Amino acid sequence: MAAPDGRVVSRPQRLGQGSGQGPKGSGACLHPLDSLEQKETQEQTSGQLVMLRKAQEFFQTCDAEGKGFIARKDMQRLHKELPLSLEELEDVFDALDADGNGYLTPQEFTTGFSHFFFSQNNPSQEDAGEQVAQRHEEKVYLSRGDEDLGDMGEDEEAQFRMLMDRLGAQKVLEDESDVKQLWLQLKKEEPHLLSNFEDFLTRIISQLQEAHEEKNELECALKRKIAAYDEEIQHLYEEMEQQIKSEKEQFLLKDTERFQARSQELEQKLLCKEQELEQLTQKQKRLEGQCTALHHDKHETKAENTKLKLTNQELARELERTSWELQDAQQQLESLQQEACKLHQEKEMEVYRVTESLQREKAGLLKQLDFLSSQSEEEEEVFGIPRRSSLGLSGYPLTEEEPGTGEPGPGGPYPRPLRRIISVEEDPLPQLLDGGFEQPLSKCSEEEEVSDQGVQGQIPEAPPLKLTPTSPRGQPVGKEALCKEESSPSAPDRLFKIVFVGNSAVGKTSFLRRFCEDRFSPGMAATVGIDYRVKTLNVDNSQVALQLWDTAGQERYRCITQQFFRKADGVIVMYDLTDKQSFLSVRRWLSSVEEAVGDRVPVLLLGNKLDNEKEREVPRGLGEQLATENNLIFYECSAYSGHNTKESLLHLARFLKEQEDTVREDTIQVGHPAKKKSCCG
Ligand SMILES: Nc1nc2c(ncn2[C@@H]2O[C@H](COP(=O)(O)OP(=O)(O)OP(=O)(O)O)[C@@H](O)[C@H]2O)c(=O)[nH]1
Ligand SMILES: [Ca+2]
Ligand SMILES: [Mg+2]
Repeated sequence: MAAPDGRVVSRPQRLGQGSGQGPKGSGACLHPLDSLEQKETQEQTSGQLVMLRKAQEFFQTCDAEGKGFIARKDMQRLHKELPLSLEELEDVFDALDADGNGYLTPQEFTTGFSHFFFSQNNPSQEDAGEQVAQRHEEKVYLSRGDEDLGDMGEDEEAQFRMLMDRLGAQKVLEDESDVKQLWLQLKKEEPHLLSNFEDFLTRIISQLQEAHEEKNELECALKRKIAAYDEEIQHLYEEMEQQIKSEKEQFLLKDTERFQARSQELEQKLLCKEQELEQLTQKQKRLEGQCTALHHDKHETKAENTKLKLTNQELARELERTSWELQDAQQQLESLQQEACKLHQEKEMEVYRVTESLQREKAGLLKQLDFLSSQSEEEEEVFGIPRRSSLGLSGYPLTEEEPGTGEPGPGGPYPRPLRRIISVEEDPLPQLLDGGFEQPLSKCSEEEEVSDQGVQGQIPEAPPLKLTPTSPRGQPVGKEALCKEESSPSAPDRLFKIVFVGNSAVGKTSFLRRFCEDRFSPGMAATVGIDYRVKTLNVDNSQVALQLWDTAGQERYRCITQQFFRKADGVIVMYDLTDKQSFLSVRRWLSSVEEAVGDRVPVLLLGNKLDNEKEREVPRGLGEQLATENNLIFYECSAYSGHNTKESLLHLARFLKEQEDTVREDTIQVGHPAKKKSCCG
């Protein structure tokens, strides 16, 4: 507490109950006084107790603010209420302030009063209290120099005390001195007013008492209120604390829950991350494994590549070597082919030589012919073959008609031969090939032979031949017909064998005669067995000899005909366009050809007797269609008029020549097999 002089003073414990304590606080202050009282009980009377109470009351008056001590200022405030000057009050304060610290504690105050009282008086024990108060008051009033009070008699004093007791003024009046002075003054000067004054005092005091009680009641109510308020505050405080506590707990709980959830979540995440990590590790391991494998593979591949490169180099070397060898082989092949070509040509020449030798036999045979002619009549009966034509074999002229006329020759009809076996004709070619041939070509004539000694011209009485009667290709030779060629300037470059087939009487023999001799003989006898002619053509500036094999169309010779297909270079199938049946047979002929040689050889389809348009039974379209279907060369011709005879054979010869050229080229070009060329068109 800040003292007026600025010093800090600790307030006495007993008085520190607060200013709000009021009288209760003052009561507590009595404790030290109690001990004092106990000490003084033996030596002082009950008046002392009164004095102490007075001192206490006076202290409270001075300490209006309830500080628990009295400052010099508090004392000076009494100046208006007490009949003392400021100086006098100062003196009183100094006297009471035993330790001189500038303020008075209740103990100092009371002790001061006691000293003052006991040093001045020695009152009786009965009214000690009143004596103390009175002495004190007297001292105060004495300082004012009031001598009248000192004159007041003991009676008056007793009277006044009785009056005060009666009124109970002690309880309400703090200071009776003024009242006492006034009462004494009235009693002395205006005694008749005394009763009025007393009444007035009575009323005043009773009012004061009432006010006092009321004040006490209010104080009590206030205390109760304060207590209730305190209680309420306490309650509220407790409630608040409880609430805070619960909220705190809740918060903690929530916090814990949140923390737990968070930690669980984090744990979960951690677990996930760990798994991911594990997976990644595994993946990495796997990739590492793959990497290693790939690395290994790479090495292996490298090694293999090196190996392959080496192999490649080796192969390249080998290829080079092989290509060299191949070139060698090709060169060899070429030379071989050239040799083969030479051989072929030689063979061809040989054929002609054979033809020549046969030619030499002619003379002998002619002699035999003369000899045999005498027996012809008999033989006709034995071997005669009926001819479907009106002439038949019997009607067949032994002497040919003159070339180009188509009419019987001037020699008149010979006795009819049973069949034609050999018809030897001379061809200029042998002479060209070998200049040693004696007979001139112009003398060549055709004669009919009447011998029936087999289809291969085997004549029993024939003289032994110098040369073999078979052709160089090992095939039977029937009749050698060397067609008269229009003055061929050089030896043939190549030779092709062509087999002529078709039903009987379609005109095969007539066609060949027309082609070779440019003649037509009506009433030609049916061919027996097989016959052949040779004719050289100029095809694109090269001499091509055609060996034309004329077969018998009659059914009985089919097996012989079949043999000839095998070595044929080309085939001619003929039908008679005035004979439907002959056309229908074409398919059968074609299949025979195919059976023997496949589709290797070109086929020329000829529809003969175009001159006899009136009796046509096979339309041209049918023939064309058949040719297209079977990839054939097709012509309609006439042996009678010579129409298309040469053209058709030239076509075939050209085709054969070109085919052979192609084959040769292909053979030279190794690795490119020859293909069969389409012959039609
Ligand atoms: N109008 C006409 N008649 C022909 C023609 N060609 C042949 N002839 C006649 O038809 C008949 C048969 O002629 P050949 O030449 O013997 O018939 P082929 O096909 O040789 O008969 P085979 O030898 O039995 O197979 C003869 O009477 C010929 O005169 C022709 O172009 N026109
Ligand atoms: Ca003091
Ligand atoms: Mg014939």
